[in-house]
Amino acid sequence: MDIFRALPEIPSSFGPTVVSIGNFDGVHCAHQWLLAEISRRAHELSAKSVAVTFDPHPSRLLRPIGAPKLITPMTERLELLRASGIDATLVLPFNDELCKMSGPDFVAAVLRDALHAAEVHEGDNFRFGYRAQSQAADLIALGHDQGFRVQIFSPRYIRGIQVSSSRVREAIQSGNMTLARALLGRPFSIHSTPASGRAIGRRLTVPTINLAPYDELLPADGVYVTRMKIGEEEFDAVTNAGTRPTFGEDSYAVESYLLNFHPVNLLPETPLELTFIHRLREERKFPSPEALKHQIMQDVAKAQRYLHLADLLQNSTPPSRTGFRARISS
Ligand SMILES: Cc1cc2nc3c(=O)[nH]c(=O)nc-3n(C[C@H](O)[C@H](O)[C@H](O)COP(=O)(O)O)c2cc1C
Ligand SMILES: Nc1ncnc2c1ncn2[C@@H]1O[C@H](COP(=O)(O)OP(=O)(O)OP(=O)(O)O)[C@@H](O)[C@H]1O
Repeated sequence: MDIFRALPEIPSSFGPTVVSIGNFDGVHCAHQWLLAEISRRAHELSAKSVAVTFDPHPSRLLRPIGAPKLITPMTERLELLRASGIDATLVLPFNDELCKMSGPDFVAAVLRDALHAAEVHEGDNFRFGYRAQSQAADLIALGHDQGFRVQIFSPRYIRGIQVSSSRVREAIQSGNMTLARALLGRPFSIHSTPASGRAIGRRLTVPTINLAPYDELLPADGVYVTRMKIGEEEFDAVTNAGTRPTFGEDSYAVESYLLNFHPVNLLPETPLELTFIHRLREERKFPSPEALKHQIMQDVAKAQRYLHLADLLQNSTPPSRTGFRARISS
């Protein structure tokens, strides 16, 4: 997949293109469906499929206080976009200039002149241009004037919930990893590196791998069934995310106890991927390290049962069916 970080980086010989524009945070089920559609149409039209996204997330500029934490920081977002099979992603720097650009100017500069769009596909909640003043109907009209077709999709629902990045964030922030997985189409995971702990666990409870401080979206405090990928190797794990009140001071950490542990070479820069599968319980203050250790052993037994059952189910579940209706303009 080609990655362009500014309009002049797009070769003049690149077009025509089939495009979808959005933040694509999470690259959730509805995003994946849209990306598959632009790939399919690009193939039919002998064109290139292109996602247009923004960095930073527009809310970081528009509402710096209270801007949402990202489900997928840019590196992971690009990796998931690449895995969707599209030909290119255009990452536009979301700066003051872009923020103030009107919908018609955006369409002329990005879709017509830079990408030579033949088709643009969006969900019907799509908004664009200065203060998000332009919407799907405006895109259809602009496409009519400027020579591209617009295809608008009705919203995609899973379990009666309209799939959106905001809804995925809510699920993760409330610890509902099952819902997050349904909306994302994969379990929620984060990428990090190891950090040193206080060595309390090794002495008083269980040894853990602590994650380096992570600034983006994390699940609600609590204990989770997880899987940790260390380099190329994957381990079952139980993970605590929280302030560890049993040991006094409030020090937030995400730390994992590996179930099928064997010694691994862990360097400060070793890549770790932690996948959150299921929330077991909230984090609590225990009267003693022994009481906490006893509880952790129960967490381990539950996690082992959960992972065993999940593996059995995964090997016997038929693939889910999806439905999307399209409104097409030409
Ligand atoms: C599965 C698991 C569950 C945990 N649950 C709690 C908890 O409920 N309350 C708590 O205070 N600490 C909990 N902890 C955190 C331990 O207190 C932690 O491992 C200890 O503080 C060691 O910290 P260190 O890695 O900085 O040495 C849990 C840790 C694990 C691995
Ligand atoms: N449930 C959905 N059904 C159909 N299209 C969708 C759905 N969710 C998003 N899209 C479309 O995917 C493209 C990218 O969406 P974008 O990431 O900007 O929005 P989002 O997922 O709704 O996130 P947010 O919750 O932050 O608004 C847009 O065309 C959008 O309309």
